[in-house]
Amino acid sequence: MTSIDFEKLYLSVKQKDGEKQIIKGVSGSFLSGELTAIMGPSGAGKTSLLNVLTGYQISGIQGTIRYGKATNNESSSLLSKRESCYILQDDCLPDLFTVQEAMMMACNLKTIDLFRKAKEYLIDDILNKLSLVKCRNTRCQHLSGGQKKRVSIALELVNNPPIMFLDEPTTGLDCLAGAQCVQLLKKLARTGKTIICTIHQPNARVYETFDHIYMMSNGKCVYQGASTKTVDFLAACGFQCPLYHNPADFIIEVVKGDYGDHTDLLSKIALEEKWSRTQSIKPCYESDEPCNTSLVYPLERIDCNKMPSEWTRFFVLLRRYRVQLYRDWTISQLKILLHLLVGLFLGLAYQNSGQDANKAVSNLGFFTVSTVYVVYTASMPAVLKFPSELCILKKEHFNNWYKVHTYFAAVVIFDLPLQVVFTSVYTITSYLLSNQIREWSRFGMMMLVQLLCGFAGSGFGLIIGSLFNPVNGTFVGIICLCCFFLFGGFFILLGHMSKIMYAITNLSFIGFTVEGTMQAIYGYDRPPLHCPEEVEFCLYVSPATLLKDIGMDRQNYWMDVAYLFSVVILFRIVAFFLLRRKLSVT
Ligand SMILES: Nc1ncnc2c1ncn2[C@@H]1O[C@H](COP(=O)(O)OP(=O)(O)OP(=O)(O)O)[C@@H](O)[C@H]1O
Repeated sequence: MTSIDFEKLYLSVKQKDGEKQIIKGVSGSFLSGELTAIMGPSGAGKTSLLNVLTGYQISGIQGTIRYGKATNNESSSLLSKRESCYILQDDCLPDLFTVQEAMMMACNLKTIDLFRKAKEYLIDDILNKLSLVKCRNTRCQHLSGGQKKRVSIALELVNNPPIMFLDEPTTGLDCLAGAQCVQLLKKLARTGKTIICTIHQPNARVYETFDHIYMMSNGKCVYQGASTKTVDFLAACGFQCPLYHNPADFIIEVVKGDYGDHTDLLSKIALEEKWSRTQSIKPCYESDEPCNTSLVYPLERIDCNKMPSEWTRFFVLLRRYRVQLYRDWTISQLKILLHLLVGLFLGLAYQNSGQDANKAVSNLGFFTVSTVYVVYTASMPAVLKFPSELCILKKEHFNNWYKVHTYFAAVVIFDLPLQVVFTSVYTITSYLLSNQIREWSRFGMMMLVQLLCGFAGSGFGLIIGSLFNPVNGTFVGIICLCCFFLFGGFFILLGHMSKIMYAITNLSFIGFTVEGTMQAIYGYDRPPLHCPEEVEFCLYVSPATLLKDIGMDRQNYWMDVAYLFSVVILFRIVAFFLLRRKLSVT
């Protein structure tokens, strides 16, 4: 059984005007089998203490934390991370999945050595215990607030963590749902777990449900002991709780300073032994209390230290994306339809420009617009990818569902076939309608650079998405893409630039894409273009002349491909490290 002890714990953060102390030397112990509430007025330091105990905050801390027998050295932090879970205030659930599916996914990501049937038993058991059986086939997006909170708890229960931290689990719930949630946590605590949650002013019934209260004020502990002893404690400090007054409200009023600032007096008296607990509560299976063994039985077999391999998790995440793809028609069917329509529209706009010598410059415009389109449609969804998943990602990553590289690999691998499909639908349609040259080798070469450009675009989007929120990301992303477009070789011909500006174009992967495309279509000794009879003179009958005039006459198609390939890899490496930095604890 794992309890938590902490001694002389300090937390300071750096500010412009020096250091600010948020937690000021608090000590305490939270025992297994007990439900503990960290309480206090707003700004007292409840969330900060929880962040320190969970390992969500690691900088600026002094003092000792012991999980079970270990201290907060490296091994204990591993112990606490694997053996604990942190349920944040926001319920970040996979909206498109039913409760049953979300539970099965959590099982697949967090438990090992269980056959499918055993996982189903386990899920039944947890859903039963948390009164979620009726909504097991409801999608998470349609659950009520109280159900969402219980599903958040259920998802973390599958690997049986001995320590559970919850940040304000009753916020947003009505009185009844809040009381049920706390009752449920108490039942879970009685199975031998250490459950600690922060809570705002609970009503008298809910307050009494807690075994242990850890009251904070201004970063200090002003009471730690049984909820039932609060009134006596306050009386010993000289504050008589009025009859029929909620003790939780009264103690908050006192520590908030409604009767003067008595923080130091309270924290001194709170140190007296008689207010702290005298004996720990035994788990239900060791005591005479009724115990719902149905939950204890399968869960106790699960060893939270045994995790599936990252490979297994990678495939589970891929499956999750595949299901999301089927269910969200806006990321699959709608996009394919739009790519087809835009391909039709642009193909018709540039009709016959592929073979017509008189329309050769328009054809350069067509390939530039196509490149812009491919980059834009690949990068913008990626800009929103991490921000839209950040809530779930943070929760799952912190609770050790998977490592960042596993998640990132799943995102990248899943994106590849999608990019191929989207780019192909647009490119093939517009290529045929604009009557480009019918040669498989040229078509293949053009497709290759366009695909690499799409991959580079989505990598660029991932970088922007891991640096900025959606609003700023969209703004910054578009500005950067505009700069890339400017140096694409169409808006200003490469030969018309100064040497310095020409050197800068080497930073634009769009420039390399347009160059590679033009090489594929007009290079490699393409025969002369057809000049229509009604036109008096065609300047660009010779494809070589066209390439020379636009400054793309070097036969360096494979150099362009190599460059684009390097950009694809580089952008993804940069995006990975930025995402890892974003998810690292502070
Ligand atoms: N990174 C930070 N930089 C500066 N001050 C901070 C930082 N984090 C927390 N604080 C301050 O520390 C104090 C405690 O914050 P904390 O969020 O722990 O309070 P709380 O008790 O959880 O409040 P609430 O109930 O309103 O959520 C607050 O005054 C807050 O402004």
